[in-house]
Amino acid sequence: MASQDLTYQDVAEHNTKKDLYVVIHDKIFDCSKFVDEHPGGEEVLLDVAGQDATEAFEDVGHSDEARETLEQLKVGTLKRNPGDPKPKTPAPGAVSPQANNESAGLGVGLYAVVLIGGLVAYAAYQYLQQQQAVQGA
Ligand code: HEM
Repeated sequence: MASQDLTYQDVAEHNTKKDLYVVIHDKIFDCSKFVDEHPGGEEVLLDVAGQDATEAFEDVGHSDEARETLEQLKVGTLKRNPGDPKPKTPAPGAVSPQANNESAGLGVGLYAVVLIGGLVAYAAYQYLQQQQAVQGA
């Protein structure tokens, strides 16, 4: 089927089991034939029929194989109008680099704490040595 640009309103009309479109990451997929084969059951697909299913799809953590199946069901691209519901989930990969930075930040922080603790202990040791030398004299 030729790829077409549809509005959110167009997609919303395809909301029955026999005529079932969903939007995932601003692409439109015709799941009418796939609904009976979906390993996750037909109920979850009927729940998001004619709607943006990005969040539902990503929450499950579908495999690469599932994503390939998805590509075969593509019928078009969403033409977003002002006021349309926005996808709730960021594109995959958008979160992980930030998460990596955070853990790197924690690593540096711990390193600094250990280093400063060592310096303080060394200074205290030197001070005590000096005090003992003064008392001994
Ligand atoms: C519309 C395109 C979709 C395709 C092509 C698709 C495809 C698949 C495939 C191939 C699996 C098997 C496991 C895997 O390979 O990840 C699966 C499992 C599953 N799917 Fe989907 N899915 C779609 C949409 C959805 C949506 C919108 C939901 C909503 C919650 C959903 C919920 C699930 C669940 C819960 C499972 C797990 C089933 C189990 O492990 O027992 N799927 N899907």
